[in-house]
Amino acid sequence: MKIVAVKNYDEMSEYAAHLLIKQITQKPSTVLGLATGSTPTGTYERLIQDHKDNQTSYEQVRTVNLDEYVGLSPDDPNSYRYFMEKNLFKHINVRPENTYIPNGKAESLEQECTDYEKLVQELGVDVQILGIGVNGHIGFNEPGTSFQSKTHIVKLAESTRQANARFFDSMDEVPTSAITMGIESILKSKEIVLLVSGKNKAGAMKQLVTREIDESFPASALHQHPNVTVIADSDALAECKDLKGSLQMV
Ligand SMILES: N[C@@H]1[C@@H](O)[C@H](O)[C@@H](COP(=O)(O)O)O[C@@H]1O
Repeated sequence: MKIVAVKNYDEMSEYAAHLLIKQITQKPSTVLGLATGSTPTGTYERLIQDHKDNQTSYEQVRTVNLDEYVGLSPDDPNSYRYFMEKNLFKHINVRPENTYIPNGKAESLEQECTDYEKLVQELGVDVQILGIGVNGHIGFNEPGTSFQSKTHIVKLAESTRQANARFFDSMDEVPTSAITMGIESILKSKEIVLLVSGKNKAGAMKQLVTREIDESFPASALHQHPNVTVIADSDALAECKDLKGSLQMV
């Protein structure tokens, strides 16, 4: 695991966008694994700006998202499909039929999970962008999720519902479950880029670098992957100061 220490959110976004643009330029048919949440939006803004300024093309790019809330339709402003359209897809020339996100309104959610897993494995993700939850979740894989998990339905931890409540009018509206790619599905991607920013992630960041690999801290599974870059800002690294010598910084 390589840790890139950057100053702040803007630098993190700049660094991540640069990695992605380089990847797409080298391989125009890249399969991008995408994430939602506040963390990657700055990266998406930079991809949009670069698309405008330099015409980086997404014509052949395919995207797969990590997760979606159960029960929200694609046009619900709180769905992750809506989020991706608004924050990225509609601003670049990616083909709508090449953007994949689990369907949280599927008639059979079990079938949706099976189909989505098959799709993700067939496509083969080149680079997966990840954020991290304060409890160490990746995607919506909450603490305790098996490292062998594939795409599945998950009951959201109360802490996760509370953390995400800021996007909803009231806590009652925050869905109680979601479909998420599993830990094993995520680890199959060729390269993983984890973005960590802000003081509220300092605890999670410290656990990531100090804890044993353990299912009670889902992000620790990333230590088992050969090509992970963590881009963390100084607020997120605040509790790692004493560890700096032992971290592999860039
Ligand atoms: N399912 C998403 C995760 O993919 C995301 O990484 C996490 C952190 O979100 P944020 O970036 O807003 O802190 O929140 C949600 O639960």
